[in-house]
Amino acid sequence: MFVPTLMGQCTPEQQAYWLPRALDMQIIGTYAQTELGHGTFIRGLETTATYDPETETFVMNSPTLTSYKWWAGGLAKTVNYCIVVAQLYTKGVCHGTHPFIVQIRDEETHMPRPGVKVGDIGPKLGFNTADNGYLGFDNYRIPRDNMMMKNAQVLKDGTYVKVARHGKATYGTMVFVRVLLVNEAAFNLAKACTIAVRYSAIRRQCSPDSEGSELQVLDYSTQQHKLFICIATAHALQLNSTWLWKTFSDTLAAIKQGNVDTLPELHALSSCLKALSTADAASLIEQCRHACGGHGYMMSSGLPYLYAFVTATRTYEGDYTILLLQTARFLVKAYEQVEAGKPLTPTVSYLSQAFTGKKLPWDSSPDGIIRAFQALAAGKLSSTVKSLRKRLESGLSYEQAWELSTIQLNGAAEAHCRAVMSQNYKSEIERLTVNSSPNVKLVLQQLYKVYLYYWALERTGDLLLYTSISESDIFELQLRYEGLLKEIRPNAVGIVDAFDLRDEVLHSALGSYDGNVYERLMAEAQKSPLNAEPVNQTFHTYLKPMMKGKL
Ligand SMILES: CCCCCCCC/C=C\CCC/C=C/C(=O)SCCNC(=O)CCNC(=O)[C@H](O)C(C)(C)COP(=O)(O)OP(=O)(O)OC[C@H]1O[C@@H](n2cnc3c(N)ncnc32)[C@H](O)[C@@H]1OP(=O)(O)O
Ligand SMILES: Cc1cc2nc3c(=O)[nH]c(=O)nc-3n(C[C@H](O)[C@H](O)[C@H](O)COP(=O)(O)OP(=O)(O)OC[C@H]3O[C@@H](n4cnc5c(N)ncnc54)[C@H](O)[C@@H]3O)c2cc1C
Repeated sequence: MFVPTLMGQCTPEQQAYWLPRALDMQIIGTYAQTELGHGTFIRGLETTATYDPETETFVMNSPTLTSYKWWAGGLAKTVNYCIVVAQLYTKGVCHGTHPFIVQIRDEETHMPRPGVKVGDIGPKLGFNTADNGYLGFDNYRIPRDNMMMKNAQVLKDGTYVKVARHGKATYGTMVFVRVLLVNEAAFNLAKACTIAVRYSAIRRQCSPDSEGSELQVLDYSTQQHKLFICIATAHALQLNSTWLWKTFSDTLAAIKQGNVDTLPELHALSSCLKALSTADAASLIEQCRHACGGHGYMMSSGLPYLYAFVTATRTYEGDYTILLLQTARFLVKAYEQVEAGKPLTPTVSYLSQAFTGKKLPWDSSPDGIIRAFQALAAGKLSSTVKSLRKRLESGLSYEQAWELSTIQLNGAAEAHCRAVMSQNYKSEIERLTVNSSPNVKLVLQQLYKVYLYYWALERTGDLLLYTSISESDIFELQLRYEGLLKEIRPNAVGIVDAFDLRDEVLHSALGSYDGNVYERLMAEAQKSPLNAEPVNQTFHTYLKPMMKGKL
C-alpha cells in the first residue's frame, strides 16, 4: 500500500523523489491509517499533524492511547518509513485527514527516531508472517514537504489549499486495494478447492454395500455440493475481478481527464465486490476444510493457513458491513433517480424496469435466473426505501431512519452485488469462450449454472417474494442442480488441475499433484519436534511424578 499511495497522493515532484527510493528498496514503508481506537471511521482518527510556519514543519502527535496507529503491516520491525493518515491542523483550523510521509527509523541503524514509539501488536489468528505494529508520536517534527500534496497543500505560510476535484481523493488507495482483493479472493479460493477436490478423489471412505470397495468421497452428492460451488465461485470471482479492474482503470483514466462522474459507481462496486468476494472466499475455504475431514484440520493440508489469511480480508481494507452500507448509499440514490425519471449508470440500469409492482415471471434459464436476482435486489431496495420513508414520516431524522434500516440496506446491497456478479460471470464466460472447443464451453457453462442454481436455491424465500416461482419450480430446480453435479463429477479433477497451481504454491500434503497424500502426511508428521526422541522429558518432570502421586 506504500507505493500505490505514493503514486496516488504525491505531486510529480514528490514522486520523483520518493518513488525511486521506494522501488529501489532504499526505504521500506507501510500505510498507517488505522488506530487503536478507530479503523472504520476515518474522520474520527485522532493522530494530529499541526503545521508550524516558524519552522515550516508539521508536528506529529498521538494525543491519546487510542490515537496510536495500530495494525499497519510491517510497522513493528520492518519499515523505516510510514504513510501516516492524520488530522491536519494549520492556522488553528482542522482540515480533516490527510496523508504524510514520516520517517520512523534511522536509515542506517534502524533505531526508532526520537519522539517515535513503535512495536509489534502481538500474535494474530493468521498473517503471523507480517509484523503488524503500533506507532505513537510525541511531538515529532517532519518537513512541510512530507505532506503528500497532490490533492491538498499547505503553503509555507500555513495557508491550506484544496486541489482535488472530488472530496474523497485521499481514499483512492483503499479503492485500489479493494479491487486487488477481489483477485486475491479468487486466487486463494482456487488453491483451496484444488486441494479439497484432489484429496476427495484420493480419499476412499465407506462402502455402500458390504462386498464393494470403498467409494472416492468425491462420488458422494454431498461432497460435490460442498466443493463444486467452490470451483464455480473461484471462476466467478476471477472473472469479476478482471471486469472490476477494467472498470477501475477506465475510471482512473477519466479522472485524469478531469471527469469524476464514474467514481461513485466504482466506489459502490469496489465496496460490495470486495465485501462479497472476501466473505464468500473465506466461508468456502472453510467449507473446503470441512470437506477434508480430520486431515483438513492439519496445518500440513494448507487449508488452515488459507482460511486464516483470507478471513482477514473480510475485515481489512474496509469491513464487510461498512462497505455494503457504502453500496447501499449508492443504491438509494439510484432508486431516487428512477423515481425522477433520470438515467441510471450501467450496473444499476436494471432498476429502471424493476419497480412494476408485479412479481417477475419465473424463468429457470440462466438469463431468467439472473433477471430473478435483479428482481430480488430491486424488491429488497424498494422495501428498504419504504422502511426508510416510513421512519422519516414518523419524525425521525435521516440519520436515525438510516441507522434503523441498515439491516435491510445491507441485504439490498448484497442482493445487488450477487446480481452483478452473476451477470458478469455468465457474460464473461460467453465472451471468452466464443472460439473455445465445445467441451471447454460445456464445462464452463456447467460451472456458471452451478453458481446460478446454488444461489437461487439459497434464496428461495426471496424468490417466492419477488418472482412467480412456485413450489414445483423449486422442486424441479433442486433436481436439476443435483443432476448437474453428477455431470461435472467426471471432469472435477481436470477442472481444478486447470487452475495450474504448482505444489510449491499449494503447500499442501493433501493437494499435491502426485496424489501421494498418506506418504506426505506421514512425512510432515515426522517433522514434529515431538518426534525428536522416543520419550519426551516431560514424562520425567510431570507425568511420572503424577503417576506416583508425587505432584
Ligand atoms: C499484488 C496483489 C496484492 C493484493 C493484496 C493482497 C495481500 C494484501 C495483504 C495485506 C494488505 C492488508 C492491508 C490493509 C490495509 C488497511 O486495512 S488500510 C485501512 C483500511 N481502512 C478502511 O478501509 C476504512 C473504511 N472506512 C472508510 O472507507 C470510510 O470511513 C467510509 C466508511 C467510506 C466513510 O467515509 P466518510 O465518513 O468520510 O464518508 P461518508 O460520509 O460515508 O461518504 C461521503 C461520500 O464519500 C463517498 N466515498 C466514501 N469513500 C469513498 C471512496 N473510497 N471513493 C470514492 N467515494 C467515496 C461516499 O460514497 C459518499 O458519497 P455521497 O455523499 O455522494 O453518498
Ligand atoms: C490482517 C490485518 C491487516 C491490516 N493491515 C492494516 C494496514 O496495513 N494499515 C491500516 O491502516 N490498517 C490495517 N488493518 C486495519 C483494518 O483496516 C481495520 O481493522 C478495519 O478497517 C476495520 O476497522 P476496526 O478494526 O476499527 O473495526 P471496527 O470499525 O471497530 O468494527 C467493529 C465492528 O463494528 C461494526 N461497525 C463499525 N462501524 C459501524 C457502523 N458505522 N455501522 C454499523 N456497524 C459498524 C463493524 O461492522 C464490526 O462488526 C489491518 C487489519 C487486519 C485484520
